[in-house]
Amino acid sequence: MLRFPLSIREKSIVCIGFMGAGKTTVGKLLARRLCRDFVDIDEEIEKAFGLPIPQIFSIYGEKAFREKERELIRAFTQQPLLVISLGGGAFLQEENRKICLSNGIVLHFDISWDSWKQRVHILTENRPLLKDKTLEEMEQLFRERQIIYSANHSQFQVDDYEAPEAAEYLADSLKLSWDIHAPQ
Ligand SMILES: Nc1ncnc2c1ncn2[C@@H]1O[C@H](COP(=O)(O)OP(=O)(O)OP(=O)(O)O)[C@@H](O)[C@H]1O
Ligand SMILES: O=C(O)C1=C[C@@H](O)[C@@H](O)[C@H](O)C1
Ligand SMILES: [Mg+2]
Repeated sequence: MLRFPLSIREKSIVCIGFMGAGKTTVGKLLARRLCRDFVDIDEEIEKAFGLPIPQIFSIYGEKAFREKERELIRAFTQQPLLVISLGGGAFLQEENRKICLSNGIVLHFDISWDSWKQRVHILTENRPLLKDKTLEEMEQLFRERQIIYSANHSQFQVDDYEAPEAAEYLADSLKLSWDIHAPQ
């Protein structure tokens, strides 16, 4: 439990968005730029089960995966000064949306369908919800999911940035916004 309200400078940054938008890759670089610890919820779920995500889905099922995801998000978002990257489906659960929006600064990594399509070949192997789907089915999932990511404090269009530039841009924008809203 948080014992007192955190200042905007202390709140953990929570990265959300569709699978493959770059939350893990850019989140890690952003944490380094802000001198913060980085937590990837998918990685924490894998550690908790001792298995990679596709096996967690096939052995225990998506429901068990989502329960662990919720439990870990609840635990990590109690902590200040982290950069936390969520999995692409975490915001399907209302509890996750509420807790992240009230405890953290939620950044939506917004990617266009055209840019996302270029990445599909590197994504299908480790993401059970993409496996065996046609491109049309993936596009349907992509479009259906957009509504859940609209629960954010700020969104960032990732299409035109390589990962290091994206992290630099986000770190600069956050620092500017802290200077405006919470001058030291
Ligand atoms: N800005 C970028 N430009 C080009 N490629 C990128 C960029 N960001 C990430 N990638 C590549 O896209 C792939 C997916 O990135 P990443 O794993 O960070 O996505 P994610 O949003 O964390 O996905 P998930 O929701 O499944 O966890 C990786 O191979 C990564 O190298
Ligand atoms: O979008 C999703 O539902 C998922 C995204 C990944 O990050 C993993 O959390 C898992 O593969 C499910
Ligand atoms: Mg990730």
